[in-house]
Amino acid sequence: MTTAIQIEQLNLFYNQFQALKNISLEIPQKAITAFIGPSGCGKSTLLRTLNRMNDMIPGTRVEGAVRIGGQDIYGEAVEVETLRKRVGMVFQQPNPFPKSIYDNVAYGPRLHGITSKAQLDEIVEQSLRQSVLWEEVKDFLKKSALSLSGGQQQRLCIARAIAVHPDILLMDEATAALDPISTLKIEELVQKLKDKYTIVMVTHNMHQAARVSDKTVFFLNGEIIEADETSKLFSTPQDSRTEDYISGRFG
Ligand SMILES: Nc1ncnc2c1ncn2[C@@H]1O[C@H](COP(=O)(O)OP(=O)(O)OP(=O)(O)O)[C@@H](O)[C@H]1O
Repeated sequence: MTTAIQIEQLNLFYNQFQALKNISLEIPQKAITAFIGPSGCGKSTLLRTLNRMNDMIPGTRVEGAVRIGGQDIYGEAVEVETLRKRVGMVFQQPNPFPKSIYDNVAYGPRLHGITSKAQLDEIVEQSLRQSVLWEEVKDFLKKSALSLSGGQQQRLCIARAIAVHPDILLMDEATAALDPISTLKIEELVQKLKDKYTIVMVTHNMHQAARVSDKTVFFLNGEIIEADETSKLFSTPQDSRTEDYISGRFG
């Protein structure tokens, strides 16, 4: 498998507190990688380092490298705007803008200079089709995004993220606020999206990681304890701490 993201000896500090310790990891291209581990182990922090969302948190310091397409995203030449176009993100709480469904999806493309209505129409339709929302919303694209259900709003946020054609999609507990049926829909959608995108997801739910992902990374106290193909990690964990966690003994 080709590597999409190469993380090398990454340390991350929030002021004096070290939240990530010597993280080295390869994230495969066009596959789903899940980060699991108990609360506070650093999953979301690592996810945020992949598109430099941590830059927005004062007092954060990063050492080491995160290479995407061979380039260290913490290098001086990197423009964070361009990076975030390549590495999109979906959050735990669906967060559509208080705008129409259409304008939510067209937002990113417009920001990047696309003004042609025909082109925007095409992008909006394609993005909504890919996020399996088109059939539900095609007749009222001008309606407020806030009128959609939570699960629909989350699929809209996925459409908004993919409308700028990213290579990588980060999902931080993207189903944690949803009911079981909406969760299942998002899980099916994510499985489809991996044909086109590299997906990295943080999940509290290890059953979800086992169901959906190709590679699983288990964290504890800011360290990677084990990273392997999902089927291997869940069937024959190499570390007793992984075994304890996946068998529900803690976390
Ligand atoms: N902005 C911040 N400032 C200071 N410490 C932080 C900040 N964000 C996270 N931390 C700390 O860093 C550690 C890792 O947090 P992080 O949110 O990455 O863990 P997590 O595994 O994603 O947890 P959860 O599953 O509860 O979301 C925790 O000890 C947390 O308290």
